[in-house]
Amino acid sequence: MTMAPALRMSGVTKTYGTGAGTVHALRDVNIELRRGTFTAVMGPSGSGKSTFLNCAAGLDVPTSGQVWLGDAELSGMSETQLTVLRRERIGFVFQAYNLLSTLTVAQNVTLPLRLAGKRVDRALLAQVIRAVGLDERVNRLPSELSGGQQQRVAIARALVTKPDVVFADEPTGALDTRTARQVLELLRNVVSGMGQTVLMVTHDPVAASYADSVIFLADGQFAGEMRRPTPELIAERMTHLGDRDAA
Ligand SMILES: Nc1ncnc2c1ncn2[C@@H]1O[C@H](COP(=O)(O)OP(=O)(O)OP(=O)(O)O)[C@@H](O)[C@H]1O
Repeated sequence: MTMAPALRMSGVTKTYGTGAGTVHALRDVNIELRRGTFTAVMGPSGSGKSTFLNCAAGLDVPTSGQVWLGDAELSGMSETQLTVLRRERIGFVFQAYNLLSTLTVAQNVTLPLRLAGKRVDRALLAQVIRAVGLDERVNRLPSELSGGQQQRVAIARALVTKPDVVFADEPTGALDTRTARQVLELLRNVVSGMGQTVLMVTHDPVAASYADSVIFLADGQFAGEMRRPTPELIAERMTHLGDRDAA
């Protein structure tokens, strides 16, 4: 395995529109995610979190700057190359679980491998299913599962290709507090126990406190990092980011 960081962004800028209507969604963002770390991204509404995630995951192309996923540089890749990269080297977990309703748990989880034309490693599948606690539900359909269980299927699906990074966008947004906590503990274990790298965008200071560190964005710019975050410290920091935005 390469020793390159899981993700690196250098001087990433994203601008929408031109002239008076120009929006600077990201301004000169530089970050590095070490492998096996859990990072949360927070910031006020419109601060650039989605744009950051989309540029990092090859879903959107920066106006300038560079993005590396492991040792692969994204700029200059064709749309086809980016599609393959996203399928094989990135895992996605969204607020909406995006499971296929006619496929069983096991079939949903292995879909990325089958789309990539890869053999399903039964031992890895069993490990991933066990990690998310769905051993007894592998043959169920999504409609037979609770919201929390469906999100666990989505997390298993994101892990099955052993991606460089799992990107999670408000993964607990649709869940009640208790179920949300279980999903966050699962993401925490995936990092601590399996060495996976996770980047999670969230509005929730409690969710962000499960991460090793929190990156703050304000007005498209990097606005600091907090290691060993607590919900209280994060909430206080967010209040000040709000102050700054209003100023
Ligand atoms: N396709 C687009 N065209 C024009 N402006 C855009 C586009 N996408 C995003 N923006 C603008 O870029 C800025 C950053 O948006 P972004 O969605 O990344 O913020 P965010 O932090 O994810 O917000 P939220 O928390 O509300 O989801 C905003 O001012 C937004 O209006």
